[in-house]
Amino acid sequence: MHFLQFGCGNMGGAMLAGWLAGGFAPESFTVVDPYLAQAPQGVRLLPAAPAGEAPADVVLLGFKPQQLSDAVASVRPHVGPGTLLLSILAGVDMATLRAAFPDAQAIVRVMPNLAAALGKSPIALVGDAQGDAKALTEKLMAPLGQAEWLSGEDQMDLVTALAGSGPAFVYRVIDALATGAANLGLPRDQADRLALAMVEGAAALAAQSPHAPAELARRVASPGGVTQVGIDVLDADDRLLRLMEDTLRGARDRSAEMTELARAK
Ligand SMILES: NC(=O)C1=CN([C@@H]2O[C@H](COP(=O)(O)OP(=O)(O)OC[C@H]3O[C@@H](n4cnc5c(N)ncnc54)[C@H](OP(=O)(O)O)[C@@H]3O)[C@@H](O)[C@H]2O)C=CC1
Ligand SMILES: O=C(O)[C@@H]1CCC=N1
Repeated sequence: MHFLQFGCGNMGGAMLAGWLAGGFAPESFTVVDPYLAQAPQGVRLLPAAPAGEAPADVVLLGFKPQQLSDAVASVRPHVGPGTLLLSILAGVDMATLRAAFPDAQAIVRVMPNLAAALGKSPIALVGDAQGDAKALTEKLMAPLGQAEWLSGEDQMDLVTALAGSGPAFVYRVIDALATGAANLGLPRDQADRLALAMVEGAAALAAQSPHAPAELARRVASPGGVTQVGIDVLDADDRLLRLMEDTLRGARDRSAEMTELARAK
């Protein structure tokens, strides 16, 4: 397999780390990135697309969505009738990708997050891959986390907000818990450590529990005890739910807006 990856910053780098940790041979990968100073050992790193090479088996678009129009001319020669094109570009839809890369055998939009480096990313997939291309997509996603095909591309904006942006929201929640505890009197470094360890343990427990998170919360809250008073604050006027819905709505709508901008280019 010849895998050509355009863009190896935060997200592309996390995916490459996940593939290498998952046992894919580094020699299979060529990374094109004008910014990256060093690639993982064994991976070929180029500052610009190579000239005169046959189309790759797999091409990953890993640069920023706004960089697509500048990148198309250098990527296109590497996308042929046997190429599976994977795109992690938020807010760039299948129609835009197909118009830019008409020769691709199959195109799949992939929405991961940075936990791909640890094999713990949710990964949403949507595209026109069938048969071998679909199987290859799934094989490539397996070491990065839990992949699922969406029933339609119309879900991608919301899934981008939930699965792609989601870690940022959770990091802000961890930070807010620690800041709140520090404001209430705990030493800041201790508040940071305790908040992070608490979230790590709570997520790990929820991931392996047969019970839904809402039920787990109920089990933590002893009747007449400490936790319920905090939960009541979160629930007053549906405060937490409305905050989360507004957060996801804003991110989703920006993804939809970016889709329109990319179409118009
Ligand atoms: N960050 C995240 O958590 C997630 C990001 N995504 C998607 O991943 C993509 C990358 O995001 P992110 O990793 O944060 O961005 P980064 O800016 O960290 O990485 C993009 C890299 O691509 C390079 N690049 C720019 N143009 C080209 C080109 N023509 N050919 C090859 N490489 C190029 C950039 O170089 P230079 O800096 O010189 O421009 C940079 O090193 C985006 O499309 C985003 O929507 C999806 C899910 C989650
Ligand atoms: O913020 C962004 O646009 C990208 C997409 C999801 C996460 N990061």
